[in-house]
Amino acid sequence: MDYIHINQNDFLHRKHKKHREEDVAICVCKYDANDPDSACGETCLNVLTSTECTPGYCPCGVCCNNQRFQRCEYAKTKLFDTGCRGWGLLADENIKAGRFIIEYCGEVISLKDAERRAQAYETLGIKDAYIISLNAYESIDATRKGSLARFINHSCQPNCETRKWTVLGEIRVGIFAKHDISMGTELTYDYNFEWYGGAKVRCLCGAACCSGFLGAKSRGFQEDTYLWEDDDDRYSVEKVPLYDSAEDEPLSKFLESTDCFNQEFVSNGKDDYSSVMDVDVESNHLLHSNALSIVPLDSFSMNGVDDSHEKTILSSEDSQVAYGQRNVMISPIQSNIVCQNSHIGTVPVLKKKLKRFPMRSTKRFSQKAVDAKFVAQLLADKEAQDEILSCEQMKNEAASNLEHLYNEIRPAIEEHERDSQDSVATSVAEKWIEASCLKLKTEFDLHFSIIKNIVSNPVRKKRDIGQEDEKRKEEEHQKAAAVPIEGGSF
Ligand SMILES: C[S@@+](CC[C@H](N)C(=O)[O-])C[C@H]1O[C@@H](n2cnc3c(N)ncnc32)[C@H](O)[C@@H]1O
Repeated sequence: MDYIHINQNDFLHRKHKKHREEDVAICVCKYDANDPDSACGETCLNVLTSTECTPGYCPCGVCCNNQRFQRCEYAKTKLFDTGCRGWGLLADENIKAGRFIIEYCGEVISLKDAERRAQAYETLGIKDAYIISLNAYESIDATRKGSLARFINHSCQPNCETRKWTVLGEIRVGIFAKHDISMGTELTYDYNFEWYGGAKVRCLCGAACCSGFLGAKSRGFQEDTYLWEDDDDRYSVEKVPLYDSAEDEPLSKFLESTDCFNQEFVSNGKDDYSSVMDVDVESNHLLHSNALSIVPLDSFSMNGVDDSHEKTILSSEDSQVAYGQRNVMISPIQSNIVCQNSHIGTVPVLKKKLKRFPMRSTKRFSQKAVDAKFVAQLLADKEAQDEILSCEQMKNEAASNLEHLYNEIRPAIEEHERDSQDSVATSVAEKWIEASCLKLKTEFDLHFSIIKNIVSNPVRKKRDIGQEDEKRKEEEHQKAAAVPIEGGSF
């Protein structure tokens, strides 16, 4: 897909913030000609707070080393064809750890628009996702306009990272080297915390610690992910045991007669997350990453790119020439290369035949609710019943505790997100993490207890339960009728 090359963010839903004089951060560095690092190096107050110096205000004047975003002081990079992951960006020089490599530029849009756009792109069949998070309210979309940073692929073991800097009053996202990177190496960063792609995309980074899917941990649209179903390896999951329906789940087969896993979780406005069992298991660990061999970069010749795709190789030098001539059109760029499969080894894991959807239709992952009370009823053993019910109670308590905590810390979170670019105070985050972990643990305990007890105890038939219930009601009725009314004398 064509895109417009830019080296500065384009603000769509608002104007660039006015950088008022009283807001300019002025450092106390003194330039010493014998020590180049004295001009806003590591110890500069602005550098320490990830803020760029403002031209005209910095005591080091033109010698200031802390205006890298503003001056587009990018490392040399080159576009290349990764084969299976589309285009990628590689280092075209040796890059030292910590170095600013390139700014992630694009259109700055509101969170709502990001959501709308992500869905629209998906509908249009645009599978490469370029939206990243800027702050709590805004995102950067590099789909239609962007810098070369839009071509940096994800890796679960990346050599780069994103960092947010304040430049002339605005937050900007830069890609920085995590460690020394040698020339010719592909640049990658971990999308997990920035990922706003709607589609569920299988990760082909090949790292031993691969989490299986892009953005598996991102906060963005994670609860609303979709799976592309076509012949592209990134979007098919045949080698991953992913259970996406009640019939697929081995446990549900066992419980087929009971119906207890066959209820779709339906939000009734007052979402009872406490009863949600997410069957979209992060079973990705079963994806044997060593079976995926990514085409080694050193065997890739830049000149040997398959010409049939008529792709343009654009180096960062080209893009720096383009700096000053903003909005240069790069065409034609074909970012979606059909994967050949040839480098993908076979993975000896449970194979599940997925239903194929015509026209790249998308399929929503559903969340299944587990009715713990109903499951408990199915068990003949009273102890097993009690265990499940007590686990459910603990899970409900943990969920409501988390909800209360959220209400308590919401002002702190919102306040912090308004004023700062990063996360909330550690103490708040710690409380939140602790409560979240407890909720997850209690959910796990409940599901574990259900599985354990169902596997090790006799299960009553639904019909029998009905009959027993009837019998019990009848007995209770008779008992009640037999009890003499207190004080009554006829
Ligand atoms: C920001 S773009 C990166 C550039 C992209 N490769 C291209 O050709 O334009 C993100 C998209 O690249 C692909 N991608 C990036 N990293 C990947 C990975 N580790 N495994 C599979 N696909 C990846 C996915 O399609 C993703 O939506």
